[in-house]
Amino acid sequence: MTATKVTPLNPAPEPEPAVDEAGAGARRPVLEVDGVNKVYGNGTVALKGADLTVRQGEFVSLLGPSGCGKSTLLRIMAGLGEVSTGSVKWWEQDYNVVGSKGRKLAFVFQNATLMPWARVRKNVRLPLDLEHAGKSPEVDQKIDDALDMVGLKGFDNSFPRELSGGMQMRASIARAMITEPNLLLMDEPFGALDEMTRNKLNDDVLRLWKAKGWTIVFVTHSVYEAVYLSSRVVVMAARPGRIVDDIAIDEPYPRSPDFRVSTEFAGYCRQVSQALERASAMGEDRKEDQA
Ligand SMILES: Nc1ncnc2c1ncn2[C@@H]1O[C@H](COP(=O)(O)OP(=O)(O)OP(=O)(O)O)[C@@H](O)[C@H]1O
Repeated sequence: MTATKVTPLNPAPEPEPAVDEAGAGARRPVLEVDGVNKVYGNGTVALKGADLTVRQGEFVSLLGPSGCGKSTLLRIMAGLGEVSTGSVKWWEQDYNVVGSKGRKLAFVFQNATLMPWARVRKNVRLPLDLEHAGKSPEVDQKIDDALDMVGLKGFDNSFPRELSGGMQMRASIARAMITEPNLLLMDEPFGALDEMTRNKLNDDVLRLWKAKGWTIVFVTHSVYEAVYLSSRVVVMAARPGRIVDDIAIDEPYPRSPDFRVSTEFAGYCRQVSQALERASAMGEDRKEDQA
């Protein structure tokens, strides 16, 4: 039997020029959050004066006490929530540029949010169905590639209930990948997983981040996870939600399990933990002020 050669639809995304034309060596901004305030309808001030620039190829973690506005900020970055005042730019433009070539974003939620009645393959192809991509060898190849990349080759006919929590999360990441995003927004994706699975998925995400040239903003409660993954850790405080620290994790990639047991890792974890303690204390001060 002659094998049919299929051209994959998902080669590495066409690279944007990564460096500013000014030539200063600075990477291009992918997200620019400028003076953003968010007040919910019930009067909760979820964000006050949030300023954050995320540049192409960065891996930025948002870390902070519960209720400090991490998810609110991430959802605004995804265009899923309105700002009350302030502005957000995507690739230096308004939101309407999102979705065009080289400017796609995908969101990975805390739960895998798979359709329980549909097999893995159908779950992964959902974004393509929503785009009315139809059935073709190219689409099939694209799904195969995504499943292969997340280590789920051979599980395409399983139902979500037949997969472990980590495998469900992998399917969720494959579903995000299928849209060929450049920017990936992840809201505490591994929070519900055991430590070993979480560590493994951390390595998988780092591998994909490099291979695909993604920019990632990642919400987590774990200092260790933030330090292991990130090129920058942004620390937030609550009441009102604001950014209070921005710590560069100046360690080379690829990072291996050896990094987790290194002196450098311990030093960064101490620095980030102290920043988190300061941030938590700021929220407590405000709570007492309000009492
Ligand atoms: N839809 C909403 N309506 C009203 N208040 C909200 C809404 N969503 C979030 N909040 C409030 O806004 C604040 C920030 O919430 P957010 O979920 O962004 O924080 P978080 O840092 O992600 O919290 P956690 O770490 O617990 O997930 C909290 O006080 C929360 O109760």
